[in-house]
Amino acid sequence: MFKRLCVIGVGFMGGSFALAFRESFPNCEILGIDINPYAIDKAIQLGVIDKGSVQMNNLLLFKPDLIMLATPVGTFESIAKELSSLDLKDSLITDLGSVKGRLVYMLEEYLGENFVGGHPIAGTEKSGVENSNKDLFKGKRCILTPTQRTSPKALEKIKNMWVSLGALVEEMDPFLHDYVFGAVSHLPHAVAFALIDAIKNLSKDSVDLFKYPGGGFKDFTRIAGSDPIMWRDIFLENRENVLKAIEAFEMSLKNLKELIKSGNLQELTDYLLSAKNCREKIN
Ligand SMILES: NC(=O)C1=CN([C@@H]2O[C@H](COP(=O)(O)OP(=O)(O)OC[C@H]3O[C@@H](n4cnc5c(N)ncnc54)[C@H](O)[C@@H]3O)[C@@H](O)[C@H]2O)C=CC1
Ligand SMILES: O=C(O)C(=O)Cc1ccc(O)cc1
Repeated sequence: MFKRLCVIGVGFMGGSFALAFRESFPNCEILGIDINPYAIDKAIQLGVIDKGSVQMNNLLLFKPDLIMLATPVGTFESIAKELSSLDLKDSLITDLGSVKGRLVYMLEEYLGENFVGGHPIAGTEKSGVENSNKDLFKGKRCILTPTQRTSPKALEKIKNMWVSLGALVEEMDPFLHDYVFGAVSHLPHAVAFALIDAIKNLSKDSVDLFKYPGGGFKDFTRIAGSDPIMWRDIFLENRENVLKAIEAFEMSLKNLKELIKSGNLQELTDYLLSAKNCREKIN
């Protein structure tokens, strides 16, 4: 049973986690740490956290039994360094960052066997604590990425914690995680950002194409409204997988372009039908 939770990064995900956690562990006290004092004030106002600080070393007095790292992945290394200088041997430490791989091994190097990597596959294009949602993780996958070094006891506790928040827990190798989500999450975000860029470039002085969005355009580009800092960090941290996925996408787009150019009815229909059949298998 957890008594004291510390969330580092009181934004959309950190806030959603704090709300969900409080529902499952109603007697726990929650400390929020964030570089942005406005995020802390807002989180206290909304009842997401009990108290907050912009100082990492306030963790020491608080003595959390669980620390959740919920900042953009580009900040993980400097935060891990800071945490490693504090005596946190009685705290379990986990994260919810969108990239694992190298980051998990780096975090273990600083934080030891009580660190367990995690990634809930739940979210939206929204950011900021004001968009937090206590039901975000219910019925959603949460990938845990233990290594040989991870304490089995720590893993068990983190697993049970996510289950009690309503998540469906699955374990995966940290590097396999980055291949998988480089394809099914990071590539679609890259394509959505690029599609908006292309439509911007296709707009002319005489016509603003963004005035005429259809439902499909809106569905497809919702995720291009996501936070640029978060996605900059994800693309750079998972660079190799994201670049390979973009190349695979370029090839598929080139094939489609050739079929449209040649006007081959059968081949074009087969290409579209094959994609439609794949899409229909996703639930
Ligand atoms: N937004 C989403 O749908 C999902 C995001 N994630 C991951 O969750 C993490 C957080 O994302 P969001 O909550 O959406 O972002 P957000 O922008 O809503 O919140 C991030 C918070 O971290 C704070 N922060 C930034 N640098 C910091 C530092 N050095 N020390 C302390 N606080 C710092 C910011 O002030 C902000 O309040 C990212 O690692 C992201 O990859 C994972 C799954 C889904
Ligand atoms: O908005 C959406 O549909 C998302 O896909 C949100 C999301 C963003 C990043 C993640 O690591 C996981 C989920």
